[in-house]
Amino acid sequence: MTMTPAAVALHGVSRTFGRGPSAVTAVDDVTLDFPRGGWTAVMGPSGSGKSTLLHCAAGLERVDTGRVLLGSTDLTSAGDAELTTLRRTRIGFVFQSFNLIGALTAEQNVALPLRLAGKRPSRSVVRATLDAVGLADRARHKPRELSGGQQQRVAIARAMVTRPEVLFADEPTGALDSTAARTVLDLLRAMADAGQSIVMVTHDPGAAARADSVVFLRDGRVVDRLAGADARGVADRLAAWER
Ligand SMILES: Nc1ncnc2c1ncn2[C@@H]1O[C@H](COP(=O)(O)OP(=O)(O)OP(=O)(O)O)[C@@H](O)[C@H]1O
Repeated sequence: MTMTPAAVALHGVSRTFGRGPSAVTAVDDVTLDFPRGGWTAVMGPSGSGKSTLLHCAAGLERVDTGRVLLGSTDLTSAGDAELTTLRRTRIGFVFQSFNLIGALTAEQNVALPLRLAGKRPSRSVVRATLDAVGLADRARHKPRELSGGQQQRVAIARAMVTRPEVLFADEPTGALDSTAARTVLDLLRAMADAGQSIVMVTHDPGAAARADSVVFLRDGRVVDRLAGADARGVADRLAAWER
């Protein structure tokens, strides 16, 4: 039997900031699979290492020890140039603060990763990607002319335009009101149902409950994993680990 590799796999990954007595081990010997075609939420108390883990898994941050595999590609042995290409072609990243370029329209923001990859963006591909997030009619709008939820959907379109293997999202609903958050979570759910691998850090049990499974971190270590829980179940488990 051939095993489908995980979308992303971490083997014994550690990342420490600083040295000496003030050193902080943000990620401490983590071994973890993010399944292909699944949506995984990462939760844990503030400072438990969620963002650092996400950055290491996405190749945005180097690890000190251990290995990170994107499919069967070892990110930890990739050189800087190779890693940059990998990030631009095989990984999508969405931030809490959207990080759109204010001077560019929605469609220009979405086209940007293609330009950075040295491709000539096709208008039909860009429009189809905006259409997929429900914003075909906002293509010519600048970010300041869009609501927060719309801006985040443009950011998701920008992350998806290269058809990445994995979409990483760091608190994608953290800056949104509950209605806008629901729109973004509905979009991520539809993407996961269509087979997109997604890894999302969140503080919100309601958001985590929309994922297929939830990984809990504490002090840089994976302490628990939950599948198919509702918001109440996620909140109860989180509270147990925060005690
Ligand atoms: N660049 C850095 N330099 C020094 N320390 C860092 C750096 N990045 C993170 N840390 C430390 O590593 C630990 C984990 O941080 P991280 O941001 O990964 O946690 P988090 O769980 O995402 O937190 P939060 O929920 O508050 O965003 C914290 O103690 C933090 O202060």
